[in-house]
Amino acid sequence: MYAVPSDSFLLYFRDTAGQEQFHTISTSYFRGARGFVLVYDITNSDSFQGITSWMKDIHEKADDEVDIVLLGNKCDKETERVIPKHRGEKLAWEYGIPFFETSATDNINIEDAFSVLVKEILDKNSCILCDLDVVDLNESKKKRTCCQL
Ligand SMILES: Nc1nc2c(ncn2[C@@H]2O[C@H](COP(=O)(O)OP(=O)(O)OP(=O)(O)O)[C@@H](O)[C@H]2O)c(=O)[nH]1
Repeated sequence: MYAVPSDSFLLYFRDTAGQEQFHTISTSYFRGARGFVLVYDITNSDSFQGITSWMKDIHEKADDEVDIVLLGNKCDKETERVIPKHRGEKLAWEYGIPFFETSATDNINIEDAFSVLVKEILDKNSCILCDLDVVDLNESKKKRTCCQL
């Protein structure tokens, strides 16, 4: 059993894990998600082109008002870069979403990118925990309300 501390919350991240190659991503994958991390590879122009299609999918299939962040990953591979940083910035600007160049390998901007996304989600969903039943091990079961956040 895992008891969630009363001042914390759980985040679930799901990776498409290559399913997109087989067109097996269902609408249910999008529904209920509060945010999306769209990642392209700065050394792979196909992955950059794919972002437009992902954005379309999100707008068609996800709930309204989801938060999205765009990442240009593998920025450690500067010599193999084919997508200039300004193209990522421009695309993100057009969509009105935050943009970071990241390196998962070198741990560049990963924490900042996820922090920005989570903050936006929490700012938008200030009542995100309203209906959660929280078990306080020191007290009897009680229901939290917005003003207790
Ligand atoms: N140099 C470098 N390599 C990376 C970086 N991120 C991922 N890789 C490498 O890129 C390859 C693919 O990484 P994955 O995380 O499997 O990429 P993915 O797009 O999630 O793949 P699927 O889950 O199969 O869709 C692996 O060999 C990683 O080690 C990065 O920031 N820099």
